[in-house]
Amino acid sequence: MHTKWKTWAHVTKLDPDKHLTEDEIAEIATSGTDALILSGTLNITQENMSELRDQVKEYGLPLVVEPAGPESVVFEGIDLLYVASVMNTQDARWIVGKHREWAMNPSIVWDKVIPEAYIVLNPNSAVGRVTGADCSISGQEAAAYASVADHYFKFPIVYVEYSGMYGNPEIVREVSKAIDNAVLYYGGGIDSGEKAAEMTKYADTIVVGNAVYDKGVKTLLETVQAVS
Ligand SMILES: CC(C)=CCC/C(C)=C/CC/C(C)=C/CC/C(C)=C/COP(=O)(O)OP(=O)(O)O
Ligand SMILES: O=P(O)(O)OC[C@@H](O)CO
Ligand SMILES: [Mg+2]
Repeated sequence: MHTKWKTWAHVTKLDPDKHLTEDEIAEIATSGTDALILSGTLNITQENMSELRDQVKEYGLPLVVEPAGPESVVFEGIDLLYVASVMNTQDARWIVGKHREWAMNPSIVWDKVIPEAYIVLNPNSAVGRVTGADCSISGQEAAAYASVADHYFKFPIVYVEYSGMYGNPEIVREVSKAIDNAVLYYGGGIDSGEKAAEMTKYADTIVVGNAVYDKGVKTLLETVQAVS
């Protein structure tokens, strides 16, 4: 199946470390979101990633796994594997080190792999702490990272990540202006139609995660309506 990921305007990020009931899964899968991304940073294993995949696969939505490390990579029953490299960290493990470890074994289905250039901007997020991201960079520096990711490394996705807090739309706008070819993702604190409508002005694809768990599917529906 040729997954048209470049056309997605709204995706929902589900955390294998968190629980959803069958009914919630059904409502999320039929909300109008374009795809489900199975992803998290803490306590993610092949087991809980596969369990979540089994819960959602019957709804026929495109399924993406976004692993936090080689240990949580799952290809079975998945359309695409989004693999991050964090641009604004000094710790090379999160740019290419983990990736080299992963490539030591030959089981990678490379034509399912879509690389993401992550720019992490929330210091209080698990991903910010785990990767040692420098979240104090200016909008101009974030835009410069985005330009290098797009024009030099040719990443297909640039991802502005505020996971757990609502970000600065000005910075997302500056980043969008620095990109010509990559698809721009924004994720972080989208928990209303207004926030979704604001970020969808600058990002090609918006990501809703925590709000699904904290505020429920009604809020998710609001964010879907805001981008359609
Ligand atoms: C080499 C391979 C296969 C994987 C490594 C890929 C890398 C470098 C990952 C870095 C960390 C990262 C960007 C993980 C993606 C998943 C993500 C951002 C989850 C959300 O993070 P949290 O901060 O935990 O959000 P919650 O607190 O809401 O769960
Ligand atoms: O959980 P939220 O804050 O919606 O962020 C979504 C996604 O960017 C997390 O990786
Ligand atoms: Mg998490």
